[in-house]
Amino acid sequence: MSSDLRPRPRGLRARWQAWRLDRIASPSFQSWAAGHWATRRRARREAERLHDLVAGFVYSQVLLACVELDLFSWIGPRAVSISEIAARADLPEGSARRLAQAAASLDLLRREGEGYRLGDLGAAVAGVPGLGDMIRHHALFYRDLADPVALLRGEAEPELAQFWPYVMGDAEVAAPVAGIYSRLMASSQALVSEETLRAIDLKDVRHLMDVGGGTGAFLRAALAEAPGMEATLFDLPDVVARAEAAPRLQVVPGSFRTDALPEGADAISLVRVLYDHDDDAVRALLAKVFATLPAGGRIIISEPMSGGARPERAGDAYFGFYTLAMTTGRPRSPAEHAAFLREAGFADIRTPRMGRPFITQVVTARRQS
Ligand SMILES: C[S@@+](CC[C@H](N)C(=O)[O-])C[C@H]1O[C@@H](n2cnc3c(N)ncnc32)[C@H](O)[C@@H]1O
Repeated sequence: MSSDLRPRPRGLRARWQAWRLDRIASPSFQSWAAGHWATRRRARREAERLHDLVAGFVYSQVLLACVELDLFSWIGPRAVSISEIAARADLPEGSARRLAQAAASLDLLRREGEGYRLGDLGAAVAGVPGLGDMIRHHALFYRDLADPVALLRGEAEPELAQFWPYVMGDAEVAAPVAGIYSRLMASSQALVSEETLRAIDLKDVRHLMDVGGGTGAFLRAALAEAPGMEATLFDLPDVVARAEAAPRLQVVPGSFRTDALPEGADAISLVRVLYDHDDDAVRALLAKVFATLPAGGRIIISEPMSGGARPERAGDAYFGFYTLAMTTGRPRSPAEHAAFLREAGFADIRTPRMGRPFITQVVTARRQS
């Protein structure tokens, strides 16, 4: 936007910001800052940050190629040659070198002499449960993001919405793809469960019900932590059909939209559920949870959240656009969750400090009477 079109800044703070932003946008200032000893380190850092933002989509596709070609499962600490990479990945040698160089620039591989070994980030990708599936399913999301403006205007028909069958609310669509998304949900849930269980204390919980609990990965982890506890898994019939049986775990198929929630739990968790739904559905679900819990019962919400007044990449950029492509839901900040909880009648609202907030954040509350 031309600076002539901008409203004139009023007040000292706004004028200072306007002056500062004009300097940053000025090619002659950029060139001066890049050369001056006092500013060049910062100027370089900022230029790299901008370049990474511009080129980030390419880096993600380099990662996807590595995952699709399964490089991180067989390239280990010993360097392998380009001809070996080319043969195992079924690529021409030139392409294998191009990919290996790109991956090495991103610390996915590490170049050693003429060969390549696993890099630190490549090792981490191989070690994070479910990350491979997550990266693979991004192929769809990537296509949906090709025209972000059309997506924002609601003029696109995003594929991601088809991937999550419950979004379409169509049992015919649900059955064939339910297996793929349940696997992705279950594997990615290991990290979410770990973070959630670190943030909450289940000592005083007798019976935990996980609503929209997928195939039960969170409950199995919770049961392992709380040996005396009972648990109920509640999710759509196609989804819970894939849940593995476990001691102290009962499985109840149903829809939280149309069915009553099973009775008997003194704590109810909603893990990565609310951000899939619009505000009316969230209000209705929280009201059902409130009505189902006994006095003193606890609700546990765990999902990626918006940064609110301090926007965050994971919550606001990634999940903001992810839910946009799903055509439903949005990430909410802990303060927004708290407001919905208060509206539903909950009190004693807590937001524990999280170790890795980009994986999940937690808000808990109690029904007091
Ligand atoms: C994003 S997944 C999260 C699954 C699991 N809690 C996790 O974190 O891996 C959302 C879950 O909500 C379930 N869900 C969506 N609509 C539902 C409904 N109307 N009734 C019950 N479950 C529903 C989906 O089937 C899905 O398992």
